[in-house]
This record gives sequence, structure tokens and C-alpha cells, in this order.
Amino acid sequence: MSAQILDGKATAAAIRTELTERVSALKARGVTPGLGTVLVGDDPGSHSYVGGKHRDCEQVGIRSIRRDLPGDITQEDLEKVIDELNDDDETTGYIVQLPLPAHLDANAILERMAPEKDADGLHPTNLGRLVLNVSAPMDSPLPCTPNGIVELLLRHDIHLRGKNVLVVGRGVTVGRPLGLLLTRREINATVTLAHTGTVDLERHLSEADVVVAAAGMPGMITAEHLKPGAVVLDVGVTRVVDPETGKATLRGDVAQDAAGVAAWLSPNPGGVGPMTRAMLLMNVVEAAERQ
Ligand SMILES: Nc1nc2c(c(=O)[nH]1)N[C@@H](CN(C=O)c1ccc(C(=O)N[C@@H](CCC(=O)O)C(=O)O)cc1)CN2
Repeated sequence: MSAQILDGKATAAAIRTELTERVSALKARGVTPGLGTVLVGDDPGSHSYVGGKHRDCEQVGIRSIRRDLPGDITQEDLEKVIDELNDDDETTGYIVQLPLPAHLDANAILERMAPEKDADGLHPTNLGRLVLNVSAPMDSPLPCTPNGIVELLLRHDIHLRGKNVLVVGRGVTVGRPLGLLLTRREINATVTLAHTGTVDLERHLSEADVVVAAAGMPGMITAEHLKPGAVVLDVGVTRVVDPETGKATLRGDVAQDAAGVAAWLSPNPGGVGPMTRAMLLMNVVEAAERQ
């Protein structure tokens, strides 16, 4: 058996085509959506992700607003940039690329953003709406990676009602909000959120119908851990540098042999990453449509 591919690259391309039409309709009404990005420092991964976000914007007709800031910026100066974007009429929504350098208080920055301009769905108000179940998709933004995972599954006709889903990793951008999203009534999955303190992870893995690996531990989930026929989403990304050549490669949390046991597998790269970017565009378009 070889797993069928949850093709995030192709699915994201289809979503971008749909969004291009919605952007054209907005422009016909005199509204041009704009995405702002705030990038602090020179982390190569963050630079590459932000560059990708602006390329996507260009493709679908969204205006790009970019603030690239030095790695030693103070909290006060970063807050000034946030205030400017909150007040900027051309910026429909914006993101602060994470992680921020350690000397900055990321939670305070997220909290300072205007919730209606939070294109990542990570402002406490928007996460709170997710908890309170008041955010139908059109009312407030959903976090991009969790929403991208749900969209990727639905567009491959995979439904989670009654399924046991194991999410490995409790990070703020993926694991925690994903657990909240999947337990909503319209999705109705039963979710276990595993983390570094979980006892007997192997038993949880062997019982899961769906595994979402977002731990950032390269190759930690192998074929022998999985229930035959499981749906596996590989979200974690680790930049591994070869000590001899100095060349960096990206590695996911799921080992290659998982394809021999799983029914469906999202590749990494080419799975959830492109969906994260597509959901960001979707949040900006929806924010513009709400205005
Ligand atoms: N403010 C945010 N910061 C971060 C988020 C986020 O959603 N909001 N998530 C990640 C990084 N990220 C987006 O910012 C992201 C990561 C990966 C991809 C992606 O498309 N990856 C490609 C491979 C890319 C490559 O080859 O370099 C793939 O999976 O195919 C998109 C977005 C942390 N920070």
C-alpha cells in the first residue's frame, strides 16, 4: 500500500485562483485588499516565508505592505510600527512573522494589533472567539495553519466526524487552535493533544485515525507507530544543516516509511505549508469583504 497524497501545493493553487476572482470583485467595488507583514531580524526561514507571502499577494492582486525591521529593534519602536499599521487605510490585514527575537514580548505585540486587522487569527480576541465558538468563518479570522489543515482534508473529501485525531504539539500557531477547531460541532472530531509531557505517545499514535504531527522533531513518527489506513498530516519543519557541506534541508516530523502504512499523507514540503499561505490570503480577502 502507498498512501494517497494530500496535495497542498495544488489545493493552494486552486484556492488562489478562486481568491483572484474575489479580489477582482472587490476592486470593482473600489476596494483593494492589502496585506502587511512585519519581519524582525534576518532569520533566513522567516525571510523566505515572508517573501512567499508577498509573491502570493502579487499573484492574486492583493496589495503588499512590507515592514522589514532590524533584529535589535526595541519593544517600544516595534509597537510604533504596529500602531502605524493599525491606522493605515491601505492595510486591510497584517501579520507579525513569528518567532520574534527573544528580547521582544510577542504576546504584547499580538495584543496591540487591531483584532479586525489580524490576518493570522492569533490576536487574543480572535483566539477567544475560536474558544467561544462565535467565529463563523466570515465573522473573524481563523489561524492559518489549522484552517489550512481542515480545508486540505475537506477538499480531498476527508471528513473527521467521529474520528480520533491525535495532534502532536501544543504550539500557539498550530496545535492548540487546531484542537479547538476540530472539536467544533460542524467538524466533530475527538481530539487528543499530545506534547512533551504525554505518557505513552506510542499508544496514542497506534489508536489514532488521524495524526497531525506538529512537534518540530524530524522523522519522529514512523510507519511502525501508525494505525494502518491512518490519515497523516506532516506539519513540523526543522532546518537541518549538513555539518560536512553546510547545506540546509527542511525535514518534517514524519518519516518516509509512513507512506507504506497511511491511507493519506500530506507531503512536507508541498502539504500544509502552502495551505497556510493560502489561508492567509483568504483571511485578508474576507476582512476586505467584511469592510
Ligand atoms: N505570523 C506567523 N508566523 C509563523 C507562521 C504563521 O502562520 N504566522 N507559521 C510558520 C511559518 N510560515 C508562515 O509564516 C510558513 C511556513 C512554511 C510555509 C511553506 O509554504 N512551506 C513550504 C516549503 C518552503 C520552503 O521550501 O522553504 C512547504 O511546506 O511546501 C509557509 C508558511 C511559523 N511562523
